[in-house]
Amino acid sequence: MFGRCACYFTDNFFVVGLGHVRFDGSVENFLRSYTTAIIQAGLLPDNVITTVQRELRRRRADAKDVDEISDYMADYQHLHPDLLQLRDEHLAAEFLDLERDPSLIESYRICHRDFELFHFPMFSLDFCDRLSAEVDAFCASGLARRKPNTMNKHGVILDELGMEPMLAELRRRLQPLASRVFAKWCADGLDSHRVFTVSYATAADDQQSLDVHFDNAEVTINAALSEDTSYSGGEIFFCKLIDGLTDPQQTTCYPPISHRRGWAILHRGRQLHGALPITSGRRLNMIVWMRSSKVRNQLCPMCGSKPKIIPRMASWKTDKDDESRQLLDDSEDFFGVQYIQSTPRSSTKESSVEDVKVVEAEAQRPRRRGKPAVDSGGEFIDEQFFSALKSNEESQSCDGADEQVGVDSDSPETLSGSNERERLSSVFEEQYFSQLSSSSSARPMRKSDSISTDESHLEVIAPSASRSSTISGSADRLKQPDSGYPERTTSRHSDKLQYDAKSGRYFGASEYVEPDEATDDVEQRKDLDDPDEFDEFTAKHLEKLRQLSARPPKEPTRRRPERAIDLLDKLEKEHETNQLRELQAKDVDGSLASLHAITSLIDPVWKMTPNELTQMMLKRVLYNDHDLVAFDKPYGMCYAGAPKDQAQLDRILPSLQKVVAPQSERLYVVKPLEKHVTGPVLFAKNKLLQSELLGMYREGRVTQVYNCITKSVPDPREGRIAIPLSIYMKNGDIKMKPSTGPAAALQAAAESQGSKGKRSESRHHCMVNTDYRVVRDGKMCALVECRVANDVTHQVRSHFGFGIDCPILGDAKYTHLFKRLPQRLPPPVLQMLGIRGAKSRELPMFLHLRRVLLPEIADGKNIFIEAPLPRFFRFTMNKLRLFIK
Ligand SMILES: O=C(O)CCC(=O)C(=O)O
Ligand SMILES: [Fe+2]
Repeated sequence: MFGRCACYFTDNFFVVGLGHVRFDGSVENFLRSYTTAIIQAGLLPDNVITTVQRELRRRRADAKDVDEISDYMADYQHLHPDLLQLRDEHLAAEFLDLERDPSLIESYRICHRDFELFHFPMFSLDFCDRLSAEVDAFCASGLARRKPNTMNKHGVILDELGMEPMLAELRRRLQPLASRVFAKWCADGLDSHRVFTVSYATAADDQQSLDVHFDNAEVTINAALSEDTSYSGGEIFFCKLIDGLTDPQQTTCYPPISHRRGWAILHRGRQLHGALPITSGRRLNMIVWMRSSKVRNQLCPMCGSKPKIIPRMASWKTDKDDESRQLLDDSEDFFGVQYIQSTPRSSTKESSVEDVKVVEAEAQRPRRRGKPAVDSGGEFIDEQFFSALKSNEESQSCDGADEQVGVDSDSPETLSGSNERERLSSVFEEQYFSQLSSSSSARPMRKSDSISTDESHLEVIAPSASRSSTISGSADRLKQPDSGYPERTTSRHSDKLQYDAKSGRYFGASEYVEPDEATDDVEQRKDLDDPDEFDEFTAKHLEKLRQLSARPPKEPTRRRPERAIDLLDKLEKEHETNQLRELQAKDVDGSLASLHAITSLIDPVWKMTPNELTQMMLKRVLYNDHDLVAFDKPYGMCYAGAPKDQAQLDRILPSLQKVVAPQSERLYVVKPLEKHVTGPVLFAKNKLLQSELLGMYREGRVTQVYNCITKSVPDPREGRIAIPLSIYMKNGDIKMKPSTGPAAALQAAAESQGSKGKRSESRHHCMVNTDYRVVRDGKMCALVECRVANDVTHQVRSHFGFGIDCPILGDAKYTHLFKRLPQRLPPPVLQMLGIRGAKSRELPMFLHLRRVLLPEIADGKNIFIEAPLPRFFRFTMNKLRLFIK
């Protein structure tokens, strides 16, 4: 029987771009804690509050949804009813061998000490097909379903498909394997689960990737259901563990792992991980979170405290004081929650009479009490244990929120969450790792460590390290667990929105407002169960905040501020006018005009309507034959994942396909390019060709030749950069850094700061080569030709910038290893370009995919595709005297 920690209603609300935040029910407190972070993330406070409140309502309404779902399920006709029971033919033959001899799991270990990962065959291919089809049929039925967690947009909770008994059996069969490799985390039994699917695809509405997070599970199984060749991208990657096992300075990520159909990856729930963006097709995986009540009864993994257990479906009655939240004693209010004696059905350890826990009776309605509950252990319900439970808190079990927790943003909650995690770590440390930490070189996380991020990767820093005062302030405030109230300070921030049209984001002015200007009459927080009342309450407080942040209060009778979208339009127009004025008034040295001469040669794709973009792309077809289409991608156009108002090729693909491939069902992407790289993007007109071509890319059989302008002349002028690269990621933003050589040494030195010079021992690499030669050099810069076979993300950029210290012109990201500072150009270069130093940050990046050679595909012939250098590129080459005559 499983309860839920009270933090489910206050903690770990996931907001895209911001990370996980805490919401104690008070909008006022929330805004005080997070306004700065929200604005820094380029979001609008109103929208964030709406998201968080929607999620809170979802969590509160959980029971009702379950009720509806259980009703609907009665109508659902299973496509493959045989899936409702686990049979040997559902499992891979190798898995059956593993069951016979769990020690064989060692042969599937793909780990280093810091990455305890196992990748092994688990399901039969037929099972993968059938389950995928069942999930699709269920989604297509339009029946109600719940989201598996806040980070997962399109998944299905498989218990809701009536698969609970099958999944409980699966969990039991996985237990010996999991116990063998993660004994401490499941030795006392993995007694509950959460099993769901994750689905990624490339359309705007689809989920395309998954941020770095840890799971609400002791042990996770991630099994691939889709055909490997039916999609590209979407690899899973792993970063450090976030408890006492690893050296907290260990920031390296394991190189991304491609999933294999029917194969599963077994990992610790607390091993940070995420999924890279998918670039074509659709990927469906089954995620099995397995939990041990013994482990989590010590500490709730989601809030890092001793769990305050409440029944899963309990209604809340709250009053002003957060602490006085009470469970209702009226059994009717324990909606769907009952108390049981575990598992009379089976003779496993779970059936022990002492194991009295709160039941997770998700599909149980009050009027159906007495029937067997659909709970995670296949147990029966028996209400008489209710009172036993209340008096026996120790025997309750907490399964926390059904959430993942990410540490991928600098949001205050991430920091405050990390404070909680420090506590969590130290308790884990004490309880489980005392021998380990003394016997191994791994240093358990210290109390002074907190998890944060720099611009490219996760790292652990001391809280005293210089961070934005507002953020750490918020974190401190959140450390007060009881009131959730910030201390009243003598001055406080008022964040005024300003809009930076270049980055397309809002930022805050962070002005201090004297206390008497601030709201002193703020109402004490209330917990409001009624959503309408809640909204009214929110609106009132938002209005107050708006009044506060009006600068200066010149118009006391000022009307309610415009909607965000109107404000955005207005600010954009103002910005354009200002820009023009600036250009005319301030262009004393002709710098702006020179820069404009370059940037005006770039097609303004970000301003174009989808129709205009389609027309433009139709003029840029480089190749259309043999079921292959190549377009010349312009600068600034993303393939996928662009904000709604920016150019994204993927969105106009259906209209392009109607013209270039009317006979085909759709275009299948083969080779996309990054937003700031120009050149051929390739599509196949059928799946077969797509998988053939993707196979050729994987095997390094496609030759690709890039042209770039480098900031200085590479030394030597010709050679092979064979430096392995490691991936670092934050908020879905990737940075590749060398794993060997001087840049890697610098990285290691930075990582070891604060850890008494100890450096990370583990290094995992992507082995990639870039062959290059200087085609032409001018006074300082060079035009370089590079040849790559594998083309790992950012390979050329990282190899030039960090590998041989010769960054690509305009590539600030790969100029400085740790920070994103503007590129400094030497005076002769600035002179040739006719710009001042400060303007160099506005230069575009000069990297162009010039040629692609696909060997022996069209009736055994080679296909050669060439894209001319873009106009802005040629113009700049000319200015830098790099033109090839
Ligand atoms: O998509 C994947 O491979 C990872 C999914 C995952 O980590 C999760 O849903 O918890
Ligand atoms: Fe996960």
